[in-house]
Amino acid sequence: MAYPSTQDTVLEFPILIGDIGGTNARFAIVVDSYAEPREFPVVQTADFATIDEAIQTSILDQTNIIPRSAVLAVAGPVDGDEIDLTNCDWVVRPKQMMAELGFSDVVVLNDFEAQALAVVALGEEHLEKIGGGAAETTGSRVVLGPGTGLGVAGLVHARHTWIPVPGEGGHMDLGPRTERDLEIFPHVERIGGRISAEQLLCGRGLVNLYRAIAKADGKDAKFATPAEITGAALERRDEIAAEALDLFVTYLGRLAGDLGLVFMSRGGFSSPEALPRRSCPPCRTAGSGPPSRTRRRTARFWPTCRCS
Ligand SMILES: Nc1ncnc2c1ncn2[C@@H]1O[C@H](COP(=O)(O)OP(=O)(O)OP(=O)(O)O)[C@@H](O)[C@H]1O
Repeated sequence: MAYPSTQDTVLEFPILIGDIGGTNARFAIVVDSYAEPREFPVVQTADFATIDEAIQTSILDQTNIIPRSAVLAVAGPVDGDEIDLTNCDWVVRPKQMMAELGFSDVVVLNDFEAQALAVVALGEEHLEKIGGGAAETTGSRVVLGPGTGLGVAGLVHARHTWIPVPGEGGHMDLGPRTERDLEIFPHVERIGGRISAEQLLCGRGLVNLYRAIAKADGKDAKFATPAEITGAALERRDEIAAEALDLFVTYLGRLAGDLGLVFMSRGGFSSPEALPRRSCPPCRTAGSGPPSRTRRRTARFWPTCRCS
């Protein structure tokens, strides 16, 4: 890929950073490597025909800071010069962005590849130990997160650096385990004859699950949105919603456990000394990065870089 313009060039500040999901796009501008990012209000992807229009209207027209570069974490496989988002109509065209929005560089990476890199930078205050044993400092890790879809990525340590492993783990099959699951699963909507994890573990998935429980019990499903279901469940106003939310977190835990086995994820809770607390700002350190194709997209963000 032709971006950034040359592999070992430092990204120029200010940098526009973006997390582009199927429903929401979140942007911020980082003016230098020490400043807190300046965040902008969340953009609904449905409100703009293109990502370029959203950036122009919601960011560039709202500030006198002129970003010179952009780093965009997008919900979809990153390949080629036209990057389609999985759950919305936007297409990211980095070269066009550079030509029309004035960026000298645009770096695009998968959103969960970015999440995977970010977990190395989490401070102890953000970690909760839920199992026994001690963490292995360079043990593998897995991140997963339900949103519009279900994102999954791994993080492995090799050759003295962290290597993110993006994938489509949200589409793994998820099957019934308990007697209750066996009652509910026949009523879960399938796609192509399958119930993938994403059919249950995302906003739309919570609604699917809620409807399947209602059908299994021969009751009416009165809620239509994920927010209504979680609201009713948390306030224990509705039994079906409460069970849907309970099963949602159970299935999420099951999937996390299975993915932990796939990656042998023993990285877990780490001591603050064991790993850097902050991910690296853009820097020149690329020497210990991962194989070239991945590095081209993410080299500037290796948490193990020694630039600071
Ligand atoms: N209160 C809520 N309870 C449950 N789900 C909710 C709630 N509010 C919003 N959602 C759902 O969360 C999803 C959006 O989440 P998020 O903002 O993380 O997504 P995104 O970043 O656009 O998605 P992705 O990165 O998966 O493409 C939508 O499916 C929405 O319906």
